[in-house]
Amino acid sequence: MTTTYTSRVPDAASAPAGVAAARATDLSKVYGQGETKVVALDRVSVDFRRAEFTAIMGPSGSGKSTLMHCMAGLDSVSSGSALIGDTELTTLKDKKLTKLRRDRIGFIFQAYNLLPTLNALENITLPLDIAGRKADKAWLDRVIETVGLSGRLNHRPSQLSGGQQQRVAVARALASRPEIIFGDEPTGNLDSRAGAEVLGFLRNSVRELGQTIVMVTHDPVAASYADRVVFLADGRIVDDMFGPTAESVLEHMKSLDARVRTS
Ligand SMILES: Nc1ncnc2c1ncn2[C@@H]1O[C@H](COP(=O)(O)OP(=O)(O)OP(=O)(O)O)[C@@H](O)[C@H]1O
Repeated sequence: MTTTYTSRVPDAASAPAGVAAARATDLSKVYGQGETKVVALDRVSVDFRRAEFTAIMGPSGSGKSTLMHCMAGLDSVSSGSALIGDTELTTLKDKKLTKLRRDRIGFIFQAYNLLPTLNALENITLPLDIAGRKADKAWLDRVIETVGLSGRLNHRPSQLSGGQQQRVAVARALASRPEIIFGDEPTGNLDSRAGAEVLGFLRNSVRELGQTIVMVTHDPVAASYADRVVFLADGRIVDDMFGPTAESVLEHMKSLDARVRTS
């Protein structure tokens, strides 16, 4: 069963329950042409609801990263629609797309992408500083507390463990209260204990702060932290699982791999 926490989304307080933070409709992405043509996404339609944690899974090459990149305005689409809130990305010019990514979307990648000369706090507030926005102090304190970094704010990245560095990256993504955070294998570089910690913080940010998160992962354990898992195969959505466990996701992945091998 899925639980929504819409009333706790600060910037979406007036949004009706279950409303989509992002929506793909008949979204297709084709790379190359002729013999090199690859249909990476084949008329994908999916909603990512507010205050929900969604994992995207599927065999290698199934289109997970392409879907994330198209929905986050990092890649163009071939046809169909990609909405963030009610903003259509596919018709936005570069400048507006850059602004939308900066102001409304948070990103967490496998590589933490922290600046080595800045301390943890400076890294967390950097996107806000670049955008010329002031940090909301109460919110920032809550984010820092949620990700458990209060005692590490003056440390530089080199003085932090991998898990702590990724927690800085999580706090950085949360600091501006984006409408949605996209994560691409955010725990791919971490050992299982640090990975579990970061995933726990991501889940807390959904539960306690009302954040919306969409995460691409290969790892059934990581996916089990999500409220919902969307499965892709050959550029299409083939399954949608609510309340996943590591075991149920693993079983599903095995049957998908078998389907892909025999098709
Ligand atoms: N820039 C590109 N040019 C041509 N083909 C591409 C490009 N990017 C991705 N593809 C192809 O599109 C398909 C989907 O790729 P994508 O990276 O989205 O899959 P994925 O599910 O994220 O894979 P993985 O789990 O291996 O990271 C693959 O067949 C891939 O080879």
